[in-house]
Amino acid sequence: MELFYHLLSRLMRLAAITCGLWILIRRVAQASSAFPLQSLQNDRIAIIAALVISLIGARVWEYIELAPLRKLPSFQLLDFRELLPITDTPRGKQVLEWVKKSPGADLMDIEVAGGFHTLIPLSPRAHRDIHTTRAADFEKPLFGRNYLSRLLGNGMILSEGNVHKHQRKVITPSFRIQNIISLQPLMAEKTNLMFKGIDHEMCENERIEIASWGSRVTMDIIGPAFMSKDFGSLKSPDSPMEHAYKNLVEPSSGQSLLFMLSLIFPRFIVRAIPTPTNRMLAKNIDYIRSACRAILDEKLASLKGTRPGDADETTSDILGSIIARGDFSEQDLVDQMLTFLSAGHETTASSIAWATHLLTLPQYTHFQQELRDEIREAVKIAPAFDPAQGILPYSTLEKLPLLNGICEETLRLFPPVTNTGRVAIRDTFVADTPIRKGMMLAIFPWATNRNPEFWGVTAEEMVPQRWIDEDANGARRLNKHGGAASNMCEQTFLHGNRACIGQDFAKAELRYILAALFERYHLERLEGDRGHVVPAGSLTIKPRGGLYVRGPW
Ligand code: HEM
Repeated sequence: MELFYHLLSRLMRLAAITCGLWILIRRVAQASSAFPLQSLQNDRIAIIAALVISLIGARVWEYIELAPLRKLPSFQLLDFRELLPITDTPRGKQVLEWVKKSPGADLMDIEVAGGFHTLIPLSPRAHRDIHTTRAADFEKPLFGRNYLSRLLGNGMILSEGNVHKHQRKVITPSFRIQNIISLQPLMAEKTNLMFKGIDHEMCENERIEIASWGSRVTMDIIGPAFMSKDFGSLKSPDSPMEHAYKNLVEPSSGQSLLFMLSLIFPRFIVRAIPTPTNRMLAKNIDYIRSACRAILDEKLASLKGTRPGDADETTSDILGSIIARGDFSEQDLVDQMLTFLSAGHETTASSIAWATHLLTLPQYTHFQQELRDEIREAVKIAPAFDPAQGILPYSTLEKLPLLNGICEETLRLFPPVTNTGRVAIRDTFVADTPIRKGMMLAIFPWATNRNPEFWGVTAEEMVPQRWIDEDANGARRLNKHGGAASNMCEQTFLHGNRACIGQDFAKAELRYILAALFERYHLERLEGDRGHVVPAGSLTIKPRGGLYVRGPW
């Protein structure tokens, strides 16, 4: 919609000024008999003259308005799809090339079709302004929210202002580390169930498709964790919920087209267009919504009598805590359920696939054995713990250097959310550059996370060691910066009050599943697979066509 309003307002401004000038020119021409003013008494010539003057005026105005941006490195974006969230190439790949040509810059100016300018933050200073210092001056663009609300629900990811503040306050306690630790037995149970399925598939087909296993295991973890509902995805790849999400996240030209139309038309028009994609989206979203509604009804019935404040004592899942702690309407709760189901499973599933991709590339396979050794060594000396809690306790897993180094590198190199956007809601500044109200900003974790200025010559390589410090006695300890100068050099989860609320959950889940997976299996690419993958997806990226791997087990 922003693009539409931008073009419409330019057009209307041009028309209004042209009309005004035309009237003025006619008056002046009528009052004068001198050449060349006399010829302007002809209406057609007067209109052309008015149009030419207003076009020149508009150009001059734009020149003045965009003056602060002229000092920025500037590029023309010819392929508009680079800004869309539905991807068949990693969003940010082109931007990364431009980033490499703009060392030291805070911001980059991208001119898209029709003179529409979008700024891309590059430096930690610019990111800090957008995410923390001046975060209140930015919102998510309306067209993106309109489109995504269909897939993600009108939940926390898309809310703004005080509504968002309230939701964040109510939901944050559910993501405390203590609560995440208590989910480890669930992660262990579901990972073991996944192994049964993997063993079976391997026996039958001599290969497995790891991206879909990642999707199924994370779905069966977020379901019980968020709403005490086991969707049974691991038992059946055709479980209705798994099936519905599989359809939704499949990238297609139909989805890209609808997204582009939502730049221009209001959402009720876009949703009413009778395309096969619209019908597919409606059918699957209706299914997910009605399933969530039924779960909510059950939940509300079981919580009758719970007093606000009793949440953690009386409820066993995040939804119950939110109901007891907040004052959400039932409609809001269904939207939050949709948001957490989408955000809470496809993202981590994507990371499981990308970690496997990296660890099965010939140059990195040695990390598999080193990881296995690290885990087996830790099992020998781990403090006594209940094996039902999982392969190792949370407190041990979170400190294992190589395991965490691999997770961090996977999240850095393949951020599941490759791009997102913001729009300035008032005149403001980013890294001292004046930003006019309405200016669009595009954030590309893919490009920031691979910027050689921050990560050195090995920026695009997997180097788990950058997250590990070694002291004089050879003791290895994790660091939190990966050798970069600022935490803003990585944008996988963003930062500040709009950072991913589930990042500790996601990291714990990824850590657990990878530790268990690579302790148990040695995975290899199929014969003839040279490791070339195309990152693709709707909202998050996964290897297009899946990632097939095989034993030896
Ligand atoms: C590897 C896994 C994950 C990645 C890379 C990731 C990434 C992100 C990113 C980049 C955002 C900000 C989007 C924006 O503002 O444009 C975000 C927001 C969010 N994520 Fe995640 N996410 C992951 C896992 C999860 C999980 C497991 C959950 C829930 C269990 C979750 C729930 C959310 C929510 C609710 C928000 C909105 C936060 C807000 O606006 O206040 N995410 N995530």
